[in-house]
Amino acid sequence: MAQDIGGALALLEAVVKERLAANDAGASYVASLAAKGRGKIAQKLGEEATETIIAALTEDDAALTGEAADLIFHLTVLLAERGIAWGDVAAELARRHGTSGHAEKASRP
Ligand SMILES: N=c1c2ncn([C@@H]3O[C@H](COP(=O)(O)OP(=O)(O)OP(=O)(O)O)[C@@H](O)[C@H]3O)c2ncn1[C@@H]1O[C@H](COP(=O)(O)O)[C@@H](O)[C@H]1O
Repeated sequence: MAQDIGGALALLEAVVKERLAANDAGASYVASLAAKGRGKIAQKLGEEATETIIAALTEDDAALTGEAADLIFHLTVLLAERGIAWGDVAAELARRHGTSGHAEKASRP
């Protein structure tokens, strides 16, 4: 059943931040990934993006949904490790709301 995306992201972000603060790599995948460094988190995000693309082009809806969740999870870890909140991303999306991508591109210097 579909869930509220804002609530799901807020809950995931809170757990990820807690895992980063606890820094227990043995007990937590998030902590173990962070211990490998920002480059490894970014690499995982890239892998999940590629897997999402492949699923979109060749796999069924359930597979694409799973890959999308993996992608968002790893983006959440990367943002949290950088100290950026989903609320910051939401604010940027809200700032852009109502401005056509065509109009924005045409206004660039
Ligand atoms: N949503 C997720 C989530 N999605 C995917 N993953 C893990 O992400 C990892 C990467 O997936 P892969 O298939 O690429 O794994 P892999 O082939 O072993 O990859 P490598 O790391 O070896 O390169 C797997 O271990 C998945 O289980 C997740 N791990 C955790 N969460 C959330 O994060 C919370 C905290 O998790 P812990 O830090 O483990 O407590 C959990 O309660 C969940 O809510």
